[in-house]
Amino acid sequence: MKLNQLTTAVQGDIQGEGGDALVSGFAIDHRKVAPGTIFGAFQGARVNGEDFIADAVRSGAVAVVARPGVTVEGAVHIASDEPRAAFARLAAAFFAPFPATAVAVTGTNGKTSTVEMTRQLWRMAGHHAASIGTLGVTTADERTYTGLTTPDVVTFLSNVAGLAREGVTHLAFEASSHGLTQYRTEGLKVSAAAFTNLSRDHLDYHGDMGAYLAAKMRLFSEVLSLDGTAVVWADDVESGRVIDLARARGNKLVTVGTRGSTLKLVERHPTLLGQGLVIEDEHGQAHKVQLPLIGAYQAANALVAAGLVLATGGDLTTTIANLSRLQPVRGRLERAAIARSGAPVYVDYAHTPDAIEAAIAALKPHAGGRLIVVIGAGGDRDPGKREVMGQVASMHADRVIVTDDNPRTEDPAAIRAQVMRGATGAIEIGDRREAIAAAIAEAGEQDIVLIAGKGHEQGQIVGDLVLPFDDVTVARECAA
Ligand SMILES: CC(=O)N[C@H]1[C@@H](OP(=O)(O)OP(=O)(O)OC[C@H]2O[C@@H](n3ccc(=O)[nH]c3=O)[C@H](O)[C@@H]2O)O[C@H](CO)[C@@H](O)[C@@H]1O[C@H](C)C(=O)N[C@@H](C)C(=O)N[C@H](CCC(=O)O)C(=O)O
Ligand SMILES: Nc1ncnc2c1ncn2[C@@H]1O[C@H](COP(=O)(O)OP(=O)(O)OP(=O)(O)O)[C@@H](O)[C@H]1O
Ligand SMILES: N[C@H](CCC[C@H](N)C(=O)O)C(=O)O
Ligand SMILES: [Mg+2]
Repeated sequence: MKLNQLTTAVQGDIQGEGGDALVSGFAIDHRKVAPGTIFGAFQGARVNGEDFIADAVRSGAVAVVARPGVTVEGAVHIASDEPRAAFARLAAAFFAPFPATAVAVTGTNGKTSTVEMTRQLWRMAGHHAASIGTLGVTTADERTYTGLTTPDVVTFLSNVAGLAREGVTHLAFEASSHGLTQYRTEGLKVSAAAFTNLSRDHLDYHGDMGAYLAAKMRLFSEVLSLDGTAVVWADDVESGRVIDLARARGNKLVTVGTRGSTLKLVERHPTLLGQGLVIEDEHGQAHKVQLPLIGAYQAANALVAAGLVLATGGDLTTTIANLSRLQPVRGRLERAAIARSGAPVYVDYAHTPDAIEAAIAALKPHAGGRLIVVIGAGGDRDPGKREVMGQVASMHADRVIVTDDNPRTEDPAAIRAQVMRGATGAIEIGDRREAIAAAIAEAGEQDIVLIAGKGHEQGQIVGDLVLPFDDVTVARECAA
């Protein structure tokens, strides 16, 4: 494809000759530039990509997307005040076509669970569906890990194009606040966008809750197609803001939850291996369904997923019935092992205060005795949430063990100390395996063990190393 065929896709102005150069690909890291590549030069959190423009041109870049005024010699300068957005639109024009139906989910918690459930519901309805998020690029028969919840723009758009070539017609992806801020998914038409909830996370990156919320709202104010549908979990404190935004913009609206009107949750009662729901549709018709997943939070995510399926043409009765066939989401209240005493051991991905509260609330009704929780907090992530995580755990669980999560480049003991400051009465065991073993060893027959924070993760990030570590495997080894 020629460069000037692509540049009609963006409003950025083209400076310099070379419009008829052949484009072979896209890169945002100069080390990945090959002859014919369009290079995106972005100011980043660690370094300034503009410092690598000359190197990129030497490696064969035919055009550089960068801010106006930046020096670009030997290649076309595609100037834009928002180079990340312009680059994404160009790349989307290059990588298209994409699956006809793409939906996005944002929110502090629930994104992975919701996109995975949406993929399952679409598949049950006979569609060739996929999801992209924390668990990777997932289709009916394989999963490829990308390392990010919302992959970088080139990885994302090239993978989405690859899915379309494989015949995928329905895609659900997680729109993280970082991904939205960095325009990682721009250029892909989003037919429906879902909001799950907003609570404290990622303030190390966004600075404050206002900026964090604004980043997420961009999904509804700019990314969602004008003829698309906003799907809102109506019971969150910020839900009203999303609903108002969608109405003001003229988007169709699907609301779910106890305060929802499309799918109104009128009754929820825990059962041995899940929960019974009564859902009222907008005609006042009640529908009963047995959800094979435990916890109010999974009922919430399942309703949002059902809302996304309805928003993209799904049949109401079929969609609600299919909720009873949902499979558990890896690392989200995953029943990992049974202790020798008979106590079940669950693994969950809770790594924010709100998530820890939700995971504990999910298990409490099933515990005849104590709920024993192992928690930790990630390094190089919002430090302010750590003490609150400790507070929430010690407030709602009967026994708390504070351990390491992914310390990354921080001092593990310092991270644990911050969590311990809030975790009244907790004990501290730095080594994660020892902490899990201690929790399982002390669990009695009526108790439940919850190992929180890492969920599906297959490694523990310490400095630059990723040490093999899977909570489920370790729990099974400790329970054996
Ligand atoms: C803080 C953050 O979001 N960083 C992401 C961001 O990096 P950045 O734009 O700040 O880039 P940088 O590292 O400062 O470099 C600036 C630019 O120079 C380029 N570069 C850099 C070095 C070089 O030698 N040559 C070169 O061209 C880089 O490719 C980049 O475009 O863009 C990169 C490319 O897309 C991402 O890999 C990187 O993710 C880092 C590794 C990361 O840890 N991100 C986490 C925080 C993240 O994104 N998490 C979210 C949230 C998960 C959730 O919802 O909880 C996620 O979506 O996963
Ligand atoms: N709807 C919800 N409300 C509150 N807590 C939730 C909800 N859904 C999930 N959680 C909690 O958050 C954890 C993470 O869930 P999930 O992975 O689905 O969220 P996510 O938004 O994808 O997270 P991340 O941003 O880290 O990728 C779960 O293990 C659970 O503890
Ligand atoms: N166990 C991980 C969970 C967060 C990972 C992801 N949501 C991110 O912020 O990159 C940690 O706390 O380090
Ligand atoms: Mg996720």
